[in-house]
Amino acid sequence: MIEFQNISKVYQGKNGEVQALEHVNLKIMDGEIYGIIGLSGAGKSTLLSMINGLEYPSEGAVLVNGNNICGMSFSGLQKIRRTIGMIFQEFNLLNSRTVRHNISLPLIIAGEDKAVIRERVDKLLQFVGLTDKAEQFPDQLSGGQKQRVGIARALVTNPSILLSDEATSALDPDTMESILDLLKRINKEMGITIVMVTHQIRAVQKICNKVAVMQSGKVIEEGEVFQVFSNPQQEITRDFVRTVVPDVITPSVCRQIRMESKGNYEILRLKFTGNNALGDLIYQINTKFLLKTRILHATVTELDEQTLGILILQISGSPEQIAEVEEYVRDCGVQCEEVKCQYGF
Ligand SMILES: Nc1ncnc2c1ncn2[C@@H]1O[C@H](COP(=O)(O)OP(=O)(O)OP(=O)(O)O)[C@@H](O)[C@H]1O
Repeated sequence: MIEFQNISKVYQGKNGEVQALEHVNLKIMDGEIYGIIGLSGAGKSTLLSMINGLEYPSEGAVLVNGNNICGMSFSGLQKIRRTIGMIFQEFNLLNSRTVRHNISLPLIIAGEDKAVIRERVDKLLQFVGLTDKAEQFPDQLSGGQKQRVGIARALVTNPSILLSDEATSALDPDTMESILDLLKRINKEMGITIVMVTHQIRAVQKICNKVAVMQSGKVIEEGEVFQVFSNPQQEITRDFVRTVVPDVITPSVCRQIRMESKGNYEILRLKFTGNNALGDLIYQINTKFLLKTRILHATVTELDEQTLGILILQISGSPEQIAEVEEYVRDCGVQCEEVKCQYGF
């Protein structure tokens, strides 16, 4: 387990003190893929770097499997660091060395036997799909291939934790997806805990189980990915989530409603989980209440192996009838809220 206990960090900047982190408390359990998301300058990288002692807090403690990183001797820290791999946005490879040499480096430094290194590197080359590139140089590889080398190098010491600092941020969308798939495999097949700093909500959506949202050095929202995505509490979280799970109606639909709608109506946003809720619920609303419903928006998203559905309905009828529908929907265990057309209403 990784535990941040009341972490604060103040840097001495050129123009005075910079409060990079403020009273951060987080627990990351073994086996999780934990996403830390936030805008630039939120404090994500500073927090991540404390796990392997690249940065130290000004206040608070960082515990890795019960060991306090802050009060540790150099040799103690070296021992812990061997159990933690790290990958970066810029890959940080040695361009003058082959792929094989780059991956071998941590073991060469540790004085490992040559035959052991060869066997381990061959296995990892196969795992990341680069067996045929072993004797090439980083400059001869694509961005995605370079990141695979970085990943293999991070895994070569058999770590139990992998830290990822914006590892997919410099990659095109397809390559990002394939690197995320690889990280998921590493977590599943090797049981490695992954802590992933990113500003890409897609990366969190695709592979994380838990997420912390950071703003101005503070964790402003935290929890299971499914919970946070299905019911975001903070504006910045809503903005992030909306880009991958849209939950608003488009301007053209708004215009259409305004032009066509007569009489009383409400627009309701329904959020549901599970595969069967959608069809049955609309059927029930239509037959039970004899109201006119119109679907304005619908999405179904897979999150951490669970389904989140969002449906925006226009319901025409008297205020009392609509209130009954809302009550019925909530009784069915579906989140329901009234929404306004944001554009011109
Ligand atoms: N070595 C340093 N000296 C002074 N200030 C620093 C230093 N490192 C980081 N900071 C400041 O601390 C704050 C948090 O930086 P950090 O890099 O942790 O944020 P981040 O969320 O990872 O941002 P980004 O996504 O841009 O990397 C920023 O205001 C940054 O300018």
